[in-house]
Amino acid sequence: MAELTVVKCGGHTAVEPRAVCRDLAWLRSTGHRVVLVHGGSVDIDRFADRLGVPRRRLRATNGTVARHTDQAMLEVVQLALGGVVKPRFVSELAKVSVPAAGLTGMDAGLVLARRKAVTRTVVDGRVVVVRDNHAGLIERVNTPLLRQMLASDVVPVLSPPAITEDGAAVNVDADRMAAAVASALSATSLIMLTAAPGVLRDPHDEASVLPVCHVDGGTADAELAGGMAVKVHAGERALRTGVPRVVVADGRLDHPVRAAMEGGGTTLKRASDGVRRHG
Ligand SMILES: Nc1ncnc2c1ncn2[C@@H]1O[C@H](COP(=O)(O)OP(=O)(O)O)[C@@H](O)[C@H]1O
Ligand SMILES: CC(=O)N[C@@H](CCC(=O)OP(=O)(O)O)C(=O)O
Repeated sequence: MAELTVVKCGGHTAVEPRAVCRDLAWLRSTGHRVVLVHGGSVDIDRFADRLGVPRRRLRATNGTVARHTDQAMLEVVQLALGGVVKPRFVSELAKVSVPAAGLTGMDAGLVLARRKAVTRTVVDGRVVVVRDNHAGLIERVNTPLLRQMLASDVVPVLSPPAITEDGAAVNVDADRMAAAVASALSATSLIMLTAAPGVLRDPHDEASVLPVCHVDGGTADAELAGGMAVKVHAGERALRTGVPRVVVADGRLDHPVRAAMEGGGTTLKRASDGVRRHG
């Protein structure tokens, strides 16, 4: 069976869809089947500002910060990811003769999620309950459609939102979606492109990129902040659920996918595997 690579592309403006798509064409020419999962938090922010939809953050009791996806923001997420970012990737793939189909996790129930009914957030030191947050956790990926697309030589271009059992849109993190898709399809590699050279030991020092980062539950070889903490946890989950190779790599390069496939960026390893191997 041909190798199957899931590439996740973040929304930072320094990550060029054209360069990513050119490399996906190259990857296919080497015999890989390819799935692209994209986020686009920067575009969501930009659209929210343009439409005058307030951007709010939820700060969990453990200090993590996430988008508050109220009804108006959910519409912005759908508009930005489904209406702007996704067509951009489909268009760039078409330009390099790669047939692609853009779908959100809602289409054909591709990514099922459970909405968190209440979210606890810290405001001015007090815990407040929020009930209008349309965000949740991925439960299942519906693989038959993805397999059919791959068998027809079509590249699925996927993104949030996901869908609940009763048909409601729910915002989910794109890194977690990529990890869930990679494990559901038993992908051979998950490449997570972002606007950093990989996982940095020190987030403020681009020269401190780790060739290998060992992860174990909440701990890693590096200081992880913000989006990188989510990315590494998603990557760890992919490893745990059978994806043999997970790489966090620089999406800003001329050949971002190729560089990652050829050893660039940071390969994530489960700490327990390291102990078994070296112990
Ligand atoms: N240890 C780290 N190594 C690399 N980047 C880090 C680290 N800690 C925090 N970051 C930040 O996390 C960002 C990646 O997360 P995020 O912005 O959510 O990416 P994306 O939109 O590509 O999913 C990097 O651009 C960087 O600013
Ligand atoms: C629940 C949640 O946080 N969803 C994300 C979805 C987009 C995303 O993940 O985009 P990046 O890959 O660019 O970060 C959000 O609303 O920003």
